[in-house]
Amino acid sequence: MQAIILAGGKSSRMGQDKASMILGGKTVIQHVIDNLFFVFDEIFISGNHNNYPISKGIIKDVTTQKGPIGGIRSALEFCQEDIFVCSCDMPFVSSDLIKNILQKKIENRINVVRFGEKLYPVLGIYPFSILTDLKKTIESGNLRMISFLEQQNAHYIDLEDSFEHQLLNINTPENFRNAEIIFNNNLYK
Ligand SMILES: Nc1nc2c(ncn2[C@@H]2O[C@H](COP(=O)(O)OP(=O)(O)OP(=O)(O)O)[C@@H](O)[C@H]2O)c(=O)[nH]1
Repeated sequence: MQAIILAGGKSSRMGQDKASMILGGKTVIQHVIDNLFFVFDEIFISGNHNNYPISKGIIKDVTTQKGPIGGIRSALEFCQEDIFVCSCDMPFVSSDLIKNILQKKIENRINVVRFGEKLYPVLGIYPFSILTDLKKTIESGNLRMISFLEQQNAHYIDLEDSFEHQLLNINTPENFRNAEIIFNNNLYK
């Protein structure tokens, strides 16, 4: 399985590139890279920006402007195997959380995190076997991750309450201020 960081988004809610914002002395995406390297030997970044902090292993989108679902499609096509996906805006996802997902996964199903009622479509495992369906869905114009998860009968991995802070997505300036509080008070550990 290959590890993919989805990082081709527009950051429109943040108003600036959220992956490059500095949190605790390093960029948000660098936190994600460092955390994934605890578990995976190799990491790829999916997206079309030109400021990623790695020079190799960048997977350009096959079709741009399709959102996260387009990034996942491009990564599956490139890797030709199952992928572990994490969003570039989740700096607190720990190796324990990743291992939890890997341990609870069901083979040949999409496995994504659920916390309470909330789904995290950009944190989990996407098997190579879904690629044909994924392409058809994108071609049909339905880019909603949640409807694709339903269509594919995805397996939802429920996490313990202790992981709550690790699931913070930094989408807005307010999310970023929360992230600083979580970081400065070590609440993510
Ligand atoms: N490769 C790739 N990744 C994407 C694309 N759109 C979004 N992503 C990534 O998918 C994850 C979830 O994206 P969102 O937070 O929903 O969207 P966003 O565009 O980053 O942010 P907003 O513009 O505020 O909605 C983030 O890690 C994004 O970088 C895309 O077109 N291609």
